[in-house]
Amino acid sequence: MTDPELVDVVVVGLGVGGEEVAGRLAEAGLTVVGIERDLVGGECPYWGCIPSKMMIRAANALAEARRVNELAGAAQVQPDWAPVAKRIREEATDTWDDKAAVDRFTGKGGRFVRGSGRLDGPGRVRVGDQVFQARYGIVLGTGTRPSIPPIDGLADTPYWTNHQAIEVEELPESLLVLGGGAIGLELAQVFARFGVRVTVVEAAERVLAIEEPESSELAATALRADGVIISTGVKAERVSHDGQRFTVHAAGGDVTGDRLLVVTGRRAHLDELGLETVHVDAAQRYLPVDERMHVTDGVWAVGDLTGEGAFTHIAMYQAAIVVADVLDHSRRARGGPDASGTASVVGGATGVASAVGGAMSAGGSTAAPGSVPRADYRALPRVTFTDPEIGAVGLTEQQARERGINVQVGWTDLTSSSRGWIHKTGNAGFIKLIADADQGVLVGATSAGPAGGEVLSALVVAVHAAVPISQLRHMIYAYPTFHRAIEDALRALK
Ligand SMILES: Cc1cc2nc3c(=O)[nH]c(=O)nc-3n(C[C@H](O)[C@H](O)[C@H](O)COP(=O)(O)OP(=O)(O)OC[C@H]3O[C@@H](n4cnc5c(N)ncnc54)[C@H](O)[C@@H]3O)c2cc1C
Ligand SMILES: NC(=O)c1ccc[n+]([C@@H]2O[C@H](COP(=O)([O-])OP(=O)(O)OC[C@H]3O[C@@H](n4cnc5c(N)ncnc54)[C@H](O)[C@@H]3O)[C@@H](O)[C@H]2O)c1
Repeated sequence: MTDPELVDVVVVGLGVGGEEVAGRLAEAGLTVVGIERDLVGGECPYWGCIPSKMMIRAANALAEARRVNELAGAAQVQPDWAPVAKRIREEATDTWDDKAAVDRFTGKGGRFVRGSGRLDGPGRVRVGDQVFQARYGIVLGTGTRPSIPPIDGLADTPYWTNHQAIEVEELPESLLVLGGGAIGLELAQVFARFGVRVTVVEAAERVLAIEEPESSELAATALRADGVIISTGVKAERVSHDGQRFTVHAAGGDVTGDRLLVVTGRRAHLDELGLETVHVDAAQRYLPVDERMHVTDGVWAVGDLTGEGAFTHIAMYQAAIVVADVLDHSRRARGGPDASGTASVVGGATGVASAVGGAMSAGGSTAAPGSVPRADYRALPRVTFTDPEIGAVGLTEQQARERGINVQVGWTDLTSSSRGWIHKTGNAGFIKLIADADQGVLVGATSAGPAGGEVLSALVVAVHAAVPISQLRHMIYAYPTFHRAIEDALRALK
C-alpha cells in the first residue's frame, strides 16, 4: 500500500464548482490536487449550458428571420446544422478536449490528476494507486449524471442523453424527447426549428412543472407553434427499438421516432464517493451541506451534488463560499487570524472551459475580510432559454401559499405593454409577481417573454434585497422597455 502524500487540499471533480474552487485555492498559494475523471470544466462547457445556448442562438436566428415575413418584407430561411455543429466543436468544446482547462489549472499552481477520486477515511482521497492526505480539507464537486427511469426495455436501446444530443452532427428526421423539463424543452425547440419532427413525452400533467402553471402553458404554446407535439400526463410503459426506430409504448398509444432523447432529470452518484469512510450516509439523493458548504469535518461540497439547484450560477456561488471558508480554516490551522485577505478573483478566459470560470469569477461573491459568506438561496434565479425565455426567482405562488405567506399576486400580459405591442410577432410573455403582503416585499417573480431572462435581473434584486414594494412602485422604469411591464404587475398586486 502506497504511503499517502501530504497536500493542503484535494478537490474531487473539476466541473464548474470544483474547477473554480481548485483554481482559486491554488492561486492563493495552497498545494491543491484536482482530480477529474472526464473533462475539466464538467457538464456546462462541454455538454450543457454553453453548447446548448449556441444551439439556441442559432435556432432563434432562424425563428427571427422567419418573422421578417410579418414585419419587414420577405425572407426565405434554409436551416443548416453544419455551422452549429462546427461552432460547438471549434469554439465551445475544442472537440471535447480539455487541454486548455488543464493548463489553466496547472498554470495557477494546481496539480492535476486524471482519474476517479474516492474518499478513503478522514482527510484521505484515493485515485488509482495514489493516496493523498489533505491537511486542510477535501472538496467534493462531482456533479450529477442523467437519471434514467426504470422503464421496461429502455436500457437495451441506444437512447441519447444530453451528450449525444449536443454532439450530433447530422440531425434525425424525427426525435422523441422523454421529459419536458428545462433540457427537454430547450433542445426540443432547437431541433424543431431546424426541421426535425419532435414529440415531447412528459409524465407530469404539465411541462416545466416546477415553475408557475402560466409558464408551462406559455412554453407549451410556443413549442407547439414550432411544430412540437407535446404529450403530458403520459406514463411510458415500455420502450423498444427495432434497429431503426424507437417506440415509446404508453396506455394512451404509442409514439415513434428516429432517435430518443432521455432528459428526465439528474442524479448524484454518492455511492461512488467512499462517503461511508467518513461516516456520511451515501444512500441520500443529494449531499446535504450547511450554509458554508460543510458536509462533515474537513469535507466540503460544491455544485449540483448538494441538491440546492442544478445551475452553473449555484455552483459558482457556492464555490466562492467554499474558497473563503477553506482559506479561513487553513489560516486558523496555521494559528493565523480569522478570515482576512481572501484570495483575489481572477477571470481571464483563455480557452474552452474558461468561458464559464472566467465569466463567473468576475461576478462571484468573495468574502469581505473578516467574514465568510453564508449561502442564502431565497433569491435563486433560473432561466429556461426557450423562446420566449422563462425567467423566475424565489418562490412560485404555490410554494408561497404552502409556506403560509399572506400572498398577493400581480400579473401583467407582455403583449399589452407598449413594448410588447410594438414588438408584435414573438411578443408572448408575462410578468407575475408573488408578494408577501405582511412584509410588503416580493418573495418570487416570473418574467417570461423576449429577453425574459434579462428582465428578470431587476426582480432578482428586488427579492434578494427585500426592496419594499412601496419603493418599487415609485421607481422610474424606462419607456418603452420590456422591463417596464414590472410596473404594471406591481400595480396589479392583489
Ligand atoms: C443540457 C444542459 C444544459 C444546461 N444549461 C444550463 C444553463 O443554461 N444554465 C445553468 O445555470 N445551468 C445549466 N445546466 C446545468 C449545469 O451544467 C450544471 O449545474 C453544472 O455543470 C454543475 O456543475 P458541477 O460542478 O456541480 O458539476 P458538473 O459540471 O457535472 O461536474 C462534475 C465533474 O465531476 C467529475 N466527477 C464525477 N465523479 C468523479 C470522481 N469520483 N472523481 C473525479 N471526477 C469525478 C465529472 O466527470 C464532472 O466533470 C445545464 C445542464 C445541461 C445538462
Ligand atoms: N436553462 C437552464 O438553466 C438549464 C437548462 C437545462 C438544464 N438545467 C438544469 O439541469 C437540470 C436537469 O434538467 P432536466 O430537464 O433533465 O430535468 P428536470 O427535472 O428539469 O425535468 C425532467 C422532466 O422529466 C419528467 N420525467 C421524469 N420521469 C419521466 C418519465 N419516466 N417519463 C416522462 N417524463 C419524465 C419530469 O416530470 C420533469 O418534467 C435542471 O433541473 C436544471 O437545473 C438548467
